[in-house]
Amino acid sequence: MTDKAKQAASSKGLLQSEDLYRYILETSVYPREPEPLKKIRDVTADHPWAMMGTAPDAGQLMAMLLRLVNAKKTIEIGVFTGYSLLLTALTIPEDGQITAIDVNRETYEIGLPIIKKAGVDHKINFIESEALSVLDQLLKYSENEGSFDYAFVDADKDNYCNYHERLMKLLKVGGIAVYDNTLWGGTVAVPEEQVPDHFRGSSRQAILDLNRSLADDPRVQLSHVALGDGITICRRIF
Ligand SMILES: C[S@@+](CC[C@H](N)C(=O)[O-])C[C@H]1O[C@@H](n2cnc3c(N)ncnc32)[C@H](O)[C@@H]1O
Ligand SMILES: O=c1cc(-c2ccc(O)c(O)c2)oc2c(O)c(O)ccc12
Repeated sequence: MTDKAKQAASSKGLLQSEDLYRYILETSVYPREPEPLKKIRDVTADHPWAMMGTAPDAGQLMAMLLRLVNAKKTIEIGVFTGYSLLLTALTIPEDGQITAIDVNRETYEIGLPIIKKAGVDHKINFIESEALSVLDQLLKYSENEGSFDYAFVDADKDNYCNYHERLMKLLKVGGIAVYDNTLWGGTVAVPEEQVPDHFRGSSRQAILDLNRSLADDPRVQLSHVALGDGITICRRIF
């Protein structure tokens, strides 16, 4: 995605109205955003991939979901500089634990000083690895099955369906998985030939495949929300 396209996309959100998106952020999101999260957003803003950071309005809903399920044991796939990881760590209880997975430790270390200063780094087990092998490793121990309260998936889109199959075993019944980017800049609703170049490719197809697969999955209750770049909330029902 080119920087110009990202900038244009991020300034309006899926609402495609800068004024409405700014109203939500300035009225309800920024005034309540914890200072450490503001700091992570600031240090991330200058990063070339800043667009990948979790949108603060989506983050606000995710924090609500964490509280609603009383999440204590969670998974994060795709950390980047740590915005969603920090919001999770600030939300779960003192003895809560997050298994946070990313192939890139370097970007995590951009946010880590802020996470440490917020006093929540003890809740985080950061694993520098491809996520799929970590999930398979977790499943080798029966005590991990059905033991996680919440998972946030925001990494390589091509693996989302593979992550879902593992998370359906790792999450407790009643546990929640949240998938990011499930509207892929709105292009999931655009005929392939009209999709702008920077949205084309395997990630978009993987999101289309995931959306179809989740819609057909009887194991989950589903809510597909037009927030940020689209997030899909799945609650395991059996
Ligand atoms: C969109 S960013 C995550 C944004 C993050 N949730 C936040 O709030 O800022 C995606 C991240 O997934 C990581 N990633 C990509 N492929 C991965 C894989 N196969 N396993 C683990 N992490 C991966 C990338 O290194 C990148 O940091
Ligand atoms: O342009 C993007 C690209 C990606 C992305 C693609 C392949 C990967 O392997 C990966 O880890 C991330 O993720 C995004 C994202 O998550 C956003 O929220 C906004 C934009 C993007």
